[in-house]
Amino acid sequence: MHSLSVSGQPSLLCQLEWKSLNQVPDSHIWPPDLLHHHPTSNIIPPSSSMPIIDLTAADSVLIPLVGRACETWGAFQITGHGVPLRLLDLVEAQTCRLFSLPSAHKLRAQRCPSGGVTGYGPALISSFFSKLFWSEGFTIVGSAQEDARKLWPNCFNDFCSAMEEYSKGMKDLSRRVIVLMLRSLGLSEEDIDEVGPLRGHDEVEPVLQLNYYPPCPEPDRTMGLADHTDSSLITIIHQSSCVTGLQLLHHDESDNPRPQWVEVPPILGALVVNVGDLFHIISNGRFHTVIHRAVVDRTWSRISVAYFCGPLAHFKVGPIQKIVDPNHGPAYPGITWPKYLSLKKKLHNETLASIRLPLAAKRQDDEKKVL
Ligand SMILES: C=C1C[C@]23C[C@@]1(O)CC[C@H]2[C@@]12CCC[C@@](C)(C(=O)O1)[C@H]2[C@@H]3C(=O)O
Ligand SMILES: O=C(O)CCC(=O)C(=O)O
Ligand SMILES: [Fe+2]
Repeated sequence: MHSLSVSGQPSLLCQLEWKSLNQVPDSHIWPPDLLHHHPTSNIIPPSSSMPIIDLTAADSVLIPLVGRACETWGAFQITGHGVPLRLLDLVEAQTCRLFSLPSAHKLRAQRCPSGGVTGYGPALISSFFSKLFWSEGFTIVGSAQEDARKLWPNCFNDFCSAMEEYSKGMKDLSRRVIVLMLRSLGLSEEDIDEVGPLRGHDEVEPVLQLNYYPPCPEPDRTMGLADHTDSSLITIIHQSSCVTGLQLLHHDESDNPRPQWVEVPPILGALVVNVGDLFHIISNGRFHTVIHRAVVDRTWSRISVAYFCGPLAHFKVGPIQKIVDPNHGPAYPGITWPKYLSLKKKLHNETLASIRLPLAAKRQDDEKKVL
């Protein structure tokens, strides 16, 4: 069923017709050591399920809640966010419409194999794995027009206008959430205008990742989207309301020393916020960039739409000086989003560690040794 590409990876050109399969092909069977790369059981201690924050509360209530969620979970769900259910349904319906197209149509908008980002294809991180994901993706950077035209030459407008309206809603919402996060780090409104990562935010090209996870006859032997952190400042995810799939790796501070995978329960109308690598950097390591993955279901397909909020391309993101402890110094250097993404393409989950700076105290010791 699969041909092999030059890299030895099964080629996407032979896209799976998921429905025709009653068994998972070898190309999609993940060896247990990769599947269980972190301890797996989905035990969710009721005392520590991920925070759900209602954004209709006053900022004075929200700021500590958001800060605590970012420090302990690196993720939270938001309700009362003001994005109408109608828009969430619309974007989900258009995403469904895209992935329901015959494979040959979808492949007309295939992501350019030589390093392209936009278009149809497996999630970019799939290149780090020898096995394929049980999913399909579609990445939109900026406008979806060019690719949508390839999919529906005569009727691409509905898709584009839904994605545009959704991106606009997400841009406003991400600004609100990021301000709450920065306030929780002790920054004032004025500090945020001066040093915050949102300067020029209106000009930032929106990045949307549409994900489709078909039903799978052997869900325990395959992977929808393998564990990763997002590179963004934050990611806002809308997931289908009836099917679970998104899981976070959570380190429960209190009793359990081992991290556990925790399901993110779909809540009608709620959105999931993930802290991304760049916010971890800004917060000098205080906010947790959350490792997450998507598993698949035997009976139900699932859709998710992720909005990646990042800074302007030329803007260097580094630990905010005001919150850096002078005794320890910054934990990371300043870096632009494009530079970070290019490192991430090479190093995947090792990217943050690769740029982490030694502690200032240790640096001084080392310098003394050299002298
Ligand atoms: C802005 C981006 C974040 C992303 C890489 C990208 O250039 C466009 C796609 C994004 C995505 C979506 C699925 C998961 C992810 C890890 C991937 O493979 O592609 C993220 C990337 C990321 O956050 O690093
Ligand atoms: O499908 C999901 O819920 C997760 C999607 C995701 O992590 C991503 O697109 O980066
Ligand atoms: Fe993600």
